[in-house]
Amino acid sequence: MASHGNGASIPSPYVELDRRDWARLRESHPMHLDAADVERLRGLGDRLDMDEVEQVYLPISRLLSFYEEATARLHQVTGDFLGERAARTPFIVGVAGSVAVGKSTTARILAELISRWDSQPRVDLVTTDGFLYPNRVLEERGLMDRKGFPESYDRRALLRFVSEVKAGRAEVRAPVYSHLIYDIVPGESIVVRQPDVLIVEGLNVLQAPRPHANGRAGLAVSDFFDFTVYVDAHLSDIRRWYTERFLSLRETAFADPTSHFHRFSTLSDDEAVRTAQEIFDSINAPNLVENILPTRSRATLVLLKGPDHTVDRVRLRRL
Ligand SMILES: Nc1ncnc2c1ncn2[C@@H]1O[C@H](COP(=O)(O)OP(=O)(O)O)[C@@H](O)[C@H]1O
Ligand SMILES: CC(C)(COP(=O)(O)O)[C@@H](O)C(=O)NCCC(=O)O
Repeated sequence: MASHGNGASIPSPYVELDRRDWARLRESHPMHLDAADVERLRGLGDRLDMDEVEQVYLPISRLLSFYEEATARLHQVTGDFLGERAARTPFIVGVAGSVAVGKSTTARILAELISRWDSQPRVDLVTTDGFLYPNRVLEERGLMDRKGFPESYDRRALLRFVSEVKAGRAEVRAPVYSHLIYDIVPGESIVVRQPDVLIVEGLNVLQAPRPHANGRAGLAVSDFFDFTVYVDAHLSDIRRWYTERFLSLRETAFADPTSHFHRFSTLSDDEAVRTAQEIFDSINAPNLVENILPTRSRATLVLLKGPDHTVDRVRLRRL
């Protein structure tokens, strides 16, 4: 219950379960992944293991399958009401959270589990970094230190992309971002062809629509989502994970001479930690606090991670 100044309290729309109670909700939902799959899907620095897939992600997969069926029925009802033959529309899942919280692993594991449902849906996964403006535009607008902030994205293009996929357009393209060159890859795109399920992963996917100049609210990508997941953790833990990942990247991705961050590959441990903390504190933490965290209360499901990067509590919206 949330308490108000006048003493009255409003009921929370969420129920919160610890991992043990959540794990029971898997019931008989089958496990189709093996240790090699989990290893392949795990992002750098993440701790995902078979136990976590079974205890945390299989119940989510089961719940998502119920949502998918119910959403398809609801869509059919609207079609019947309109006297139309309802065209198929994909079930869209949004995955939000801070930089370095492990959204990509969550999105990848969900995509893999969904694709193994009995109905064998075709699942596509897109990350919103492809909709960042190219560095040339960010430079012109003085936004190079704001990568990941809402204004660093071409939000219209992202909205058009998601709405066209939802509308069942035969082929929809998304641009591609590369961490290696730290920019949009010129001429490259990914093509989405009428998937049954689309997962959209990114920092700001739960953002509410912005009001137009005339005061009328517009649309946001979140208006097209059927289910949303927010991956949550304490800021101090995320900061540590970001720093640890930066240290690992120094020996891998940054070692590549074509990497935008190549200059960081020769930093000492102390210098690398300081650099990572500076980037985190000046860009990623303010973005988390000002823009991302305020969208958490819009999620259908919140995964709460402990200091060791594993999910230890789950909050599900039931109202
Ligand atoms: N500078 C970088 N070079 C190469 N890969 C990176 C870099 N920064 C992040 N990544 C990778 O990009 C992916 C997305 O990272 P991020 O946006 O921080 O989201 P999250 O950690 O929540 O999945 C991760 O798999 C991460 O390992
Ligand atoms: C590319 C990102 C903005 C994340 O994009 P997303 O796919 O979540 O839209 C982020 O990973 C990033 O690189 N931020 C810039 C600051 C930094 O280098 O950490």
